Amino acid sequence: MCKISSEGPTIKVGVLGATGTVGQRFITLLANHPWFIIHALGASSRSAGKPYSKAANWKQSTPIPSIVRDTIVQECQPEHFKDCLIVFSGLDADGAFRSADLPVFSNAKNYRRDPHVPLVVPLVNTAHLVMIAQQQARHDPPLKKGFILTNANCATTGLVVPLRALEKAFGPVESCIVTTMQAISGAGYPGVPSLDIIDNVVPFISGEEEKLEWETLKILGNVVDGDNGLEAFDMRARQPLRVSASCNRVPVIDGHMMTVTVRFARRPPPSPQQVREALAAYTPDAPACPSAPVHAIFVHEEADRPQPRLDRYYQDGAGVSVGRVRQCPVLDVKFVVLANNVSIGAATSSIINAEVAVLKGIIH
Ligand SMILES: NC(=O)C1=CN([C@@H]2O[C@H](COP(=O)(O)OP(=O)(O)OC[C@H]3O[C@@H](n4cnc5c(N)ncnc54)[C@H](OP(=O)(O)O)[C@@H]3O)[C@@H](O)[C@H]2O)C=CC1
Ligand SMILES: N[C@@H](CC(=O)OP(=O)(O)O)C(=O)O
Repeated sequence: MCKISSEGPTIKVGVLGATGTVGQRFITLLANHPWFIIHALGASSRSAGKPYSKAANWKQSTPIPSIVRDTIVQECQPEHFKDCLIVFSGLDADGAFRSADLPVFSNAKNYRRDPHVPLVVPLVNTAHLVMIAQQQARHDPPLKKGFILTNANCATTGLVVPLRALEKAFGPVESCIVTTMQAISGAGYPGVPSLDIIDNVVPFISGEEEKLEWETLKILGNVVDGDNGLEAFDMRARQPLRVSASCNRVPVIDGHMMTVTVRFARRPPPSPQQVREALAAYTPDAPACPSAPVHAIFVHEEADRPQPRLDRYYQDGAGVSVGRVRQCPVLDVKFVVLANNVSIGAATSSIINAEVAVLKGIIH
């Protein structure tokens, strides 16, 4: 088991896709992390061999941290990361790192559907880390340290936090209709062309609606002892929850907003005031970690909040904002959610997941 030192950060970590939108957020967060120290950075062959400050088209509002300015960016190959205890990934192809027996905390979509790979939103389902031992044992050859743990799509992340809070308080949610207004940064850099997004809304994001609809079931589901051992998530048990998503790209830089309407299995359903209280009181079932928000959900009382420009840095982007909780004349209750797509929707989630894995003794 790796040790947390009170003397300062000692756990060496690497970042794949370090020059990209998510990679830059990782670097900003890791530069001052109490446990993790950046040891290796990887990007494409375009960037490899250059100092980070020359390779990255830095788009953060704080300067490039001095700890990485002169770090030479590597090709994304496991041998350059062999001394890292943790690899954070903003890269689609990160399976080779698991095969090299490295623990990978991935933002990419590729492994999310794998029944042996946990899909974890740290404010919701860190209990799913129990899957990791089985994933290691089933790998050919079996792994001692390596695994892949994915975090969710950034829009799914914002949705499942309030849904989990509602299910914890009131039992199963039966149906959910969600309409997203997603920031441009969700598409990476340079993202959507300016002539497509300025003065406009684009009512399509490839693959996004499907991800919201199935990822939600896996995240809110339970780990079950299936036919082949502890391998599957109990998606069947989630069948009563039906999710319908409509996704839109809007001219906002950071912060995915969405309107959510739910129907509860429980009749009569909770009132909007009970829903407000349950959301504000929600505490994730996770150990206390340095990067976790003190409050997972902030409930706004003002009629015109949350708003991306005002609320996306709630808890340094690690918390979720909810507002306009009200009765729905068709289903039961409707509300607005805002989550920072590059923070809790990406890098912050991976970092909290890694902190939980350290505390649970999974990293060694
Ligand atoms: N942006 C967001 O809000 C979210 C993104 N994600 C996911 O995170 C991942 C990264 O997204 P994002 O940072 O936005 O993307 P960007 O396009 O901004 O960055 C891509 C990064 O990957 C590197 N890269 C590209 N191709 C290769 C390659 N062939 N080999 C090695 N490195 C490569 C790039 O390096 P170089 O600079 O050298 O080209 C760059 O560092 C994606 O899977 C995305 O879906 C998940 C949640 C939210
Ligand atoms: N597709 C999301 C970003 C994201 O999270 O993607 P993925 O599910 O591939 O990680 C967006 O454009 O806003």
